[in-house]
Amino acid sequence: MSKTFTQADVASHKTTDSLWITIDGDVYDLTKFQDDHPGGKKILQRVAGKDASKQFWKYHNEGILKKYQKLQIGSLDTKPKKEAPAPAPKKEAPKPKPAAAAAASSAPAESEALEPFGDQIPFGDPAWYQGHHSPYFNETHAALRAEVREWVETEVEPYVTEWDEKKEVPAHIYKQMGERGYLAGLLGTHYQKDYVKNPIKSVPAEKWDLFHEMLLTDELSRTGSGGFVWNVIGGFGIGCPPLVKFGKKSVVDRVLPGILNGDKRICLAITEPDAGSDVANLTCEAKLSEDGKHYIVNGEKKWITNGIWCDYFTVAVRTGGPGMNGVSLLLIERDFGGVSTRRMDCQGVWSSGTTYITFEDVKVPVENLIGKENQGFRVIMTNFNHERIGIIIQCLRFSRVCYEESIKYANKRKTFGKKLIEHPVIRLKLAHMARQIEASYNWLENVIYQCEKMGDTEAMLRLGGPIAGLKAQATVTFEFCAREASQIFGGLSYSRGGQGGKVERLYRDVRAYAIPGGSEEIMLDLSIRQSMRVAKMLGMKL
Ligand code: HEM
Repeated sequence: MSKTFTQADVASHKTTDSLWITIDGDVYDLTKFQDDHPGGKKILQRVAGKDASKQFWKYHNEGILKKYQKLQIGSLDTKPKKEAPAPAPKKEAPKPKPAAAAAASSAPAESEALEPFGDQIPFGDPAWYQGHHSPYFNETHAALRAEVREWVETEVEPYVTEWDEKKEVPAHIYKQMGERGYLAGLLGTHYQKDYVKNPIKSVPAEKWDLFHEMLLTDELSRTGSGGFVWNVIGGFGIGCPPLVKFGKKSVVDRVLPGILNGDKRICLAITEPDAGSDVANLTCEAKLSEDGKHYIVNGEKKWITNGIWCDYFTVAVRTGGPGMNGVSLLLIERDFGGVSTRRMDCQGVWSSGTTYITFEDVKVPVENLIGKENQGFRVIMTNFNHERIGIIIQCLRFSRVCYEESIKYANKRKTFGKKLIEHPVIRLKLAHMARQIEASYNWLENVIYQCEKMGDTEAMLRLGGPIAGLKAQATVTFEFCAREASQIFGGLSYSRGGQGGKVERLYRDVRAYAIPGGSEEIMLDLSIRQSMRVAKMLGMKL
């Protein structure tokens, strides 16, 4: 790839038998590719031997060149050598301290603005990426952000469309989530370093906090694919925490290393054909055997993320009478036999593997009980906060992706002699997107901070209401942004793939966020009901 060519070299390859072009000073040999080019070969032949940068950027986004890197054969001799990254814009804020001296994330007095990071498109990333002060983020967060972004931009983002269409993500990507130490930090609790071969590189395990977890999910979501995010953390992020927090030590020690290192997969199976947000009504039954050593499980679960690929299932079962006090959680292992899974075809999140599961006389050892018998509802409720926060983080980043894609496109697409961004009606759309994203994200930061400070039980009680309200806020924001982005992209977001591809896909993913984990309607109602209930307990005066 280090070959250097002159413009005259390139100009001599201007026929269909040898078709070269340059884009941004790099030379591409499109001779073999021209017949496969989705935009047609004639359009390439018209720019053969020439600089086609302007035409190229009109029709494609950044990901394409990474994906088709092998077409690049070298660079022009006139291309400036890669310089060291440009110095950050001058700002008043003092320089950040060295990593070793980084304070815990939550000490306002020590907070200093971090160096700007990313494209610096206003509202395209959270404010702390743009050199704004934050009491929550320090150098350890910045280091993690850089590490994850680099991985996502080179090994994930260019391929997510392909994976979504194929309805699966290559297994090595999940494996890398384990090898890079990411899975061990996504459990809504401290970093599980004792169970992993490779702890995360850029953050010392003892410094790990919920803001690291938040930004890891946030950066993964920049792919603009709910299917991808759910594939790698969907089942895991909700199925594994109950095991880690409430499982028997012998079971945790046996299964957790395989899961956290990315060799085995786990999911959460609560919803049934007849019980969704109405969890207390589930019917999948677990009967204790006569010798008291096993539960025999029979029943169905529906819309279970990752189920088709999973080795372990954290399953809500009925072990007692009707209602919430007869529910328990069991870790069911596929190897026990009697577990069947089939893929469900859904509107969105295609590569996440939404699954229908049947359990037929599955014999589960009693030690696989998670928490106490008939007290599973409490575990499920604790888990809901973590699940909903995950959904909120993803929705808000997806909203930003819609916004970011739109603002980039609006700056290059011209209609009626003007760039789209020059039309006030388009700026109005962008402004309405940005104000909702920023307001919701700031609420999210506050909620994460409260989770960091409160214990699980206090958080379950006092944050259940706000988190429910924020989940509704996030899904409404996401739906709004997907719609507005789609209007800005027009036809390009109606067809799949290409420049409007992310927006088209995200629009299809919206319902996968607004319905599961508590539907928008249930969330809004709960936000008031739960908050009032707790406030009353705490002495509210009405
Ligand atoms: C390295 C060179 C190129 C590669 C790898 C490439 C690849 C692609 C791909 C994958 C698509 C499908 C849509 C998408 O995924 O974005 C596409 C569409 C297209 N390309 Fe290219 N392309 C190249 C160069 C060019 C150039 C130089 C032009 C113009 C002179 C061009 C014009 C188009 C057009 C008009 C479309 C259709 C856009 C649409 O459907 O709206 N391409 N190209």
